[in-house]
Amino acid sequence: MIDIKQIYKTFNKGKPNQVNAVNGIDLHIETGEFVVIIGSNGSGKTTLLNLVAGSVIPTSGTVSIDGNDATDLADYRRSQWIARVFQNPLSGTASDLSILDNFRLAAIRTKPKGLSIGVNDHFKKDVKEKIATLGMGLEKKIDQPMGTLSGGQRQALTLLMSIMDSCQVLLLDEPTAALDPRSAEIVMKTANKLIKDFKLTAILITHNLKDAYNYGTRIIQMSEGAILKDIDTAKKTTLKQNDLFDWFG
Ligand SMILES: Nc1ncnc2c1ncn2[C@@H]1O[C@H](COP(=O)(O)OP(=O)(O)OP(=O)(O)O)[C@@H](O)[C@H]1O
Repeated sequence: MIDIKQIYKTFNKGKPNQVNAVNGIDLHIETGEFVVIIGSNGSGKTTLLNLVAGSVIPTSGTVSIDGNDATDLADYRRSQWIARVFQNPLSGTASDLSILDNFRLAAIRTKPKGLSIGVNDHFKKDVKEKIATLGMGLEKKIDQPMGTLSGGQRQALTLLMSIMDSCQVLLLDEPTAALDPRSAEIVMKTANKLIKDFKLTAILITHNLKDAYNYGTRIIQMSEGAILKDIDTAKKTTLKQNDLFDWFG
């Protein structure tokens, strides 16, 4: 569960280039909700996600995650609850390491320093089984360096790795923007399945209105740092795909 109260973020405050990126947003997201955020360039979507992740600290307002006040917690302290997938498939994985070693690192992401997980047969089997659920045949390549895979393959694995170490919140910042349509579909379907299977609270930022229509339980449209529209599950069922295009008309 994510609870955001009266959050503001102003960059370069008091300077000629001041930007009010997020302007007094109140947002409550229940556990298991999958919120899709759309909006024009510069409307504050990524800043809002950064405020949840802790990579940006608010000018004022509060963020709490599962009842814990996270407002002043640095991003690495929030990683016990939050996993994040970015647009660039290269950012979530280590190219030179094998798929298996990447999963090993992911499994200890939030564990105390110095802890390591040996690549025993049980761990290997578990990783193979998880990867097989993608239906991409990558479970046969777990000793191959991550750098030899395509962007779509890496992004699908990044998603799986992001939830290896128990997390409750998944933040997806345009995860398919750099992918071809087929890879993008695999990544979106994988995300959707993981969010459902693990009852994750999820936020997806996308410019793909088809994805915004097809995925998620709620759609939010942002404009000028504020929430312009908030369409819940009930309202979403009556929404037509063209309505979304009309919002940008
Ligand atoms: N670190 C920063 N310093 C100064 N200004 C920033 C910073 N980060 C974002 N901004 C500004 O805040 C505003 C909102 O940016 P943000 O990236 O949140 O928008 P967005 O809706 O995610 O846009 P896009 O769809 O283009 O990714 C923009 O005017 C942007 O230039």
